[in-house]
Amino acid sequence: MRSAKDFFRPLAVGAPEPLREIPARPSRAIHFFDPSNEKMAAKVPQLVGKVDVLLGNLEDAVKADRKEAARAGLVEIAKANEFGPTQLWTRVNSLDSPWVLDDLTTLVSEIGDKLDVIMVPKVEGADDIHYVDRLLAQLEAKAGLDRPLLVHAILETARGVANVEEICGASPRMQGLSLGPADLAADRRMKTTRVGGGHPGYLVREDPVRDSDGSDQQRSTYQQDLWHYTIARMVDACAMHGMYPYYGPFGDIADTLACEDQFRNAFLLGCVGAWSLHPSQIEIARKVFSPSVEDVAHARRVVAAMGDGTGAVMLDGKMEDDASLKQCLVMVRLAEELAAIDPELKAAYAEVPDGIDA
Ligand SMILES: CC(=O)SCCNC(=O)CCNC(=O)[C@H](O)C(C)(C)COP(=O)(O)OP(=O)(O)OC[C@H]1O[C@@H](n2cnc3c(N)ncnc32)[C@H](O)[C@@H]1OP(=O)(O)O
Ligand SMILES: O=CC(=O)O
Ligand SMILES: [Mg+2]
Repeated sequence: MRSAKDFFRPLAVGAPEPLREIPARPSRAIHFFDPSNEKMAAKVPQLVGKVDVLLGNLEDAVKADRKEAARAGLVEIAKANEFGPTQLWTRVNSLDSPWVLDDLTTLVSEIGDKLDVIMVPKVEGADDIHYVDRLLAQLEAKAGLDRPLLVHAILETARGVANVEEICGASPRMQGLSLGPADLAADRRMKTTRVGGGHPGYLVREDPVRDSDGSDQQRSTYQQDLWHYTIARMVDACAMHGMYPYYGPFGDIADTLACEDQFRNAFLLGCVGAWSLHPSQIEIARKVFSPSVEDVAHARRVVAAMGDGTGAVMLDGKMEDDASLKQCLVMVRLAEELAAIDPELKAAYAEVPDGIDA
């Protein structure tokens, strides 16, 4: 076991110092593209500045005989473009695959200065993160990088979910977690074949109600969220470790309404973003993971009304106090972070009073 004092020492001579805090960079949509797919790759330059994160995917959804082309394609795209406010992430192949070692060595040495976060799939425990942590330190030292790459783990096995807290605490590099509902459903032997989203069979039904003539009334049913438990665990583990939780993929590209609902549930529970698999999902994520102008306006009013931040006040018939002020500050701070990179939101949020200075 490493001593707490060693935790922030580089794991290789010459590697950059680990960060003490993970920067809160907006990442409402993590947009997946296959760098070996010419049509998708051609769209990357147009997406710079329009999406918070571009992710060159090397794992599932890339055919086995295209793995090397995808890796080389990502290197080419990273070298040919400047990404401005958009972050560049990659999802490497799983740690037991024949490709991951070359993924990591090639990407860190060729484009380590352009990459922000490395997403690692199918993480099962702290040992997986320790392996990646040390290897990245060695590669960063060799490449002469001056800032550490961050690591994002996909929660997509039962063992990964069971070990979620130790995964989050395994390295100062840990930036976030995403839910991987497809692999997780398979690993848990859940009986859904959908990539994320709900299922009409997973429901609760209201109690029987009998009419005066003794006949049964139609009983309403309410569909439940298959992913509530896992997302809630993920959110707690991330909050406890200063990291960011994300909903993952929503595979029914045509069902934009249900996608928006799933993303919003995640947002309300504490997630900061979701994956977009198709360009049509970028706008959904951008909308859902940005607080509404009304919510920001309300939050600012509470901040203003709370003065030094202690005590209790009545606002619009509701009690506000030290705790609800903290809830409102979450909203106000997120609005500030988003306004710093999104001119449209900056203008929209500017129209409501800023209670922080009041
Ligand atoms: C469970 C998991 O692991 S999820 C994560 C892994 N999966 C992925 O990354 C999937 C990524 N997305 C895709 O592969 C594709 O979007 C698909 C297969 C879902 C749909 O692709 P298509 O049938 O080509 O969609 P569609 O015809 O609507 O595409 C419209 C245009 O957008 C492009 N496009 C589609 N998806 C993307 C994307 N993710 N990024 C950039 N461009 C895209 C298409 O190439 C097409 O371009 P064109 O107008 O020049 O012909
Ligand atoms: O990788 C994502 C998943 O749902 O599986
Ligand atoms: Mg997966």
